[in-house]
Amino acid sequence: MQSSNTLNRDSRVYIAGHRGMVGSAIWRLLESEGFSNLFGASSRELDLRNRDAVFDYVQKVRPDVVIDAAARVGGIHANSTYPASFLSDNLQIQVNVMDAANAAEVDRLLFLGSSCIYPKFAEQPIKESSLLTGELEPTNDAYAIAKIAGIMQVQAVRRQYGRRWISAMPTNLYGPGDNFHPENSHVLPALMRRFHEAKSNDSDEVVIWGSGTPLREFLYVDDLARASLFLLENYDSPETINVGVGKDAPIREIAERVAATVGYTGALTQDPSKPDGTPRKLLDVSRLNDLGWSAGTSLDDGLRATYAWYLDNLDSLRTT
Ligand SMILES: NC(=O)C1=CN([C@@H]2O[C@H](COP(=O)(O)OP(=O)(O)OC[C@H]3O[C@@H](n4cnc5c(N)ncnc54)[C@H](OP(=O)(O)O)[C@@H]3O)[C@@H](O)[C@H]2O)C=CC1
Ligand SMILES: C[C@H]1O[C@H](OP(=O)(O)OP(=O)(O)OC[C@H]2O[C@@H](n3cnc4c(=O)[nH]c(N)nc43)[C@H](O)[C@@H]2O)[C@@H](O)[C@@H](O)C1=O
Repeated sequence: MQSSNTLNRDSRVYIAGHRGMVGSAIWRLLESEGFSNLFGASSRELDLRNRDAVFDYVQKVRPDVVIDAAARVGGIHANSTYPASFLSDNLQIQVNVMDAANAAEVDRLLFLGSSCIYPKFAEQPIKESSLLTGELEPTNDAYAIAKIAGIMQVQAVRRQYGRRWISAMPTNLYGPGDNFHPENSHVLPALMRRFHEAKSNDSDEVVIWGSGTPLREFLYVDDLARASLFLLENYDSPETINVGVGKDAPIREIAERVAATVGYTGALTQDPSKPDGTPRKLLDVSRLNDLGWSAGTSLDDGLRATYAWYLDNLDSLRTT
């Protein structure tokens, strides 16, 4: 599994999605590690659904390494409300980025998928070999199918062209740069904002979606950035690899920890009319641990850092 490494501090690295939560964390890490040839374009400058524009950009940049952290991303509500957009945008973005990278003979590429690619009732903790062994969770099946196609494209390019491309499947992520939209975001930023607003408005009740019983695992985004660099330096296999912390907790308990981080002391009420999604998706991270990498940030430290970022960026939060 060790790769003969062509990644060095002078490598030309294109990070697709470099302004998003994950892409910006990877950019920060690579910059701090001394990488001096980083490339990125915002969606305004380069819509990755525009195939010709993507080919032109990649031909111009001539990257040695591509990290695909660009996608249409959202929580359970956004995924289940806009499935056509999640399927179509993500298929287009990843096919264009990977086809352009292949045409430019890029030898190293990291594609980021998601733990939702695994079957809804996969055996826990979920091993990489569970892929395509059962039905998907309906609230994010369209997104998951796009991500599964991405894994297959990585494997197909490896087989047909011999390129050392890899894919990694992160668990649920959070951290600085997250999307704090009230409806479209993931659970941690959504609740952090709701608790903050309740505290600011002296409100004594906050509503949590669903039953509170689903189990979720959370990885701090800077840990994902470190794992991404580690994999580019140490992993070269067609098999996808899970990236997580190996621990999960019920949403209700997670909500209580977010409330404590924010300093909200009022009531927490469940809204059972909202979907729970998959009951549990704990990743088996033994493949990554066996290579010598494990996550370093505790949930409480990560929540504190995320809340500090939220307070510093209240005036410029995303609106979609
Ligand atoms: N957040 C999570 O919990 C998880 C995320 N992942 C995966 O990690 C990756 C990054 O996610 P995350 O950082 O959270 O998402 P964000 O929404 O924070 O960032 C997504 C990025 O994709 C870019 N993008 C979206 N659409 C287009 C487009 N049409 N053209 C160009 N750029 C586009 C955005 O660009 P711009 O900002 O310029 O508009 C943005 O930088 C994704 O592949 C996601 O599936 C995997 C597991 C969990
Ligand atoms: C990363 C992953 O993210 C999505 O899947 P998910 O894990 O279900 O993500 P979520 O963060 O939105 O919800 C987690 C749990 O939390 C509960 N919950 C409570 N209160 C709020 C709340 O206020 N907002 C949200 N979003 N959820 C809430 C919610 O009901 C659910 O039980 C995928 O669509 C897919 O995109 C994907 O890959």
